[in-house]
Amino acid sequence: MTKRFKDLTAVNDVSLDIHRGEFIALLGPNGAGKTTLVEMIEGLKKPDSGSIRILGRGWAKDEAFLRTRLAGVLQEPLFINKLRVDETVNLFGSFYKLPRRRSEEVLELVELLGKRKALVEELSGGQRQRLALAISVLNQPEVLILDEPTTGLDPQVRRGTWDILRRLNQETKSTVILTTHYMEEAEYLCDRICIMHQGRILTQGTLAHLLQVHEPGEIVEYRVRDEAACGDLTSHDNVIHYQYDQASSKARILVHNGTDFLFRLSRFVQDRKVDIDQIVVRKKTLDDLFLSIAGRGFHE
Ligand SMILES: Nc1ncnc2c1ncn2[C@@H]1O[C@H](COP(=O)(O)OP(=O)(O)OP(=O)(O)O)[C@@H](O)[C@H]1O
Repeated sequence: MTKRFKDLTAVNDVSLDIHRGEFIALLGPNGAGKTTLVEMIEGLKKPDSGSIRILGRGWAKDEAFLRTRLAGVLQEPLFINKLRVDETVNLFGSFYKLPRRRSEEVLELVELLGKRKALVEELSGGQRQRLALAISVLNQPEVLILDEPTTGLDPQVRRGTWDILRRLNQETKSTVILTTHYMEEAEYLCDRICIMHQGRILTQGTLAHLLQVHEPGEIVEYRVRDEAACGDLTSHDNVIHYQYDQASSKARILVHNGTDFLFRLSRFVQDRKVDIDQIVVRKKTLDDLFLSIAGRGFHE
């Protein structure tokens, strides 16, 4: 699918298959095109070219069918502030003619049963998000779309929401499509990760697959004031990629084998009396992956 806004191509020739029951992340920095893509999947925006099939149906002919099977949670859910939590869920439940029991079930699922008599305006940001989640799963949708469900939540509340989302996916067996800029969120929750950038899917797969396929190796980082003093240290078979940031005086080196590099580094430091500190050897993260394929850091 492709979607343009005047001369800006928000989603650029994206093709994606999502399997039943899969928990998939669309991960990308601000403006990558994630929301535009999920809004086309949700039938809220029409692609300029391309088409979408969900459960074998399309929006043009089968909107009524799809509306009952697909649910979405918006980035900033809107509620009637003067209604109580249980009244809000019951109201939405009445649209689907669901029994009150179902409202209790979903409130329990999102751990809001204790707040059922609170006014919606009394809820915290995280609790509002969980209320939106409860409403979205009321009718047991086969496809659930979550657009940045934890943006703006503090890390502890975010983790709590992750556990609820995980349980929800396991219990309901629904397909979940989640957009996020949090790498840890995609790592923690999702079976598959699609990394989006400038309207395109740069790469996709399980985390392990992505990290293995795109330049396997480890990262060595250290601080060195005089980069020139490091000379030939980085021109070795073991080194895949070398980067130096003047502002922080930090070298970041992608190597095949971190331990081997450390041996060379320590010998080098002793022989040449180069002043190096803050040495770290670590496994690659999604951010390193994004850096190597998009040519910049995720949060730059
Ligand atoms: N209605 C619109 N009119 C014009 N431009 C738009 C519109 N909606 C989105 N865009 C532009 O399309 C691009 C993709 O936006 P989109 O919201 O899909 O990205 P995103 O990955 O969801 O970003 P974020 O993480 O910030 O929500 C951006 O450059 C955005 O400014």
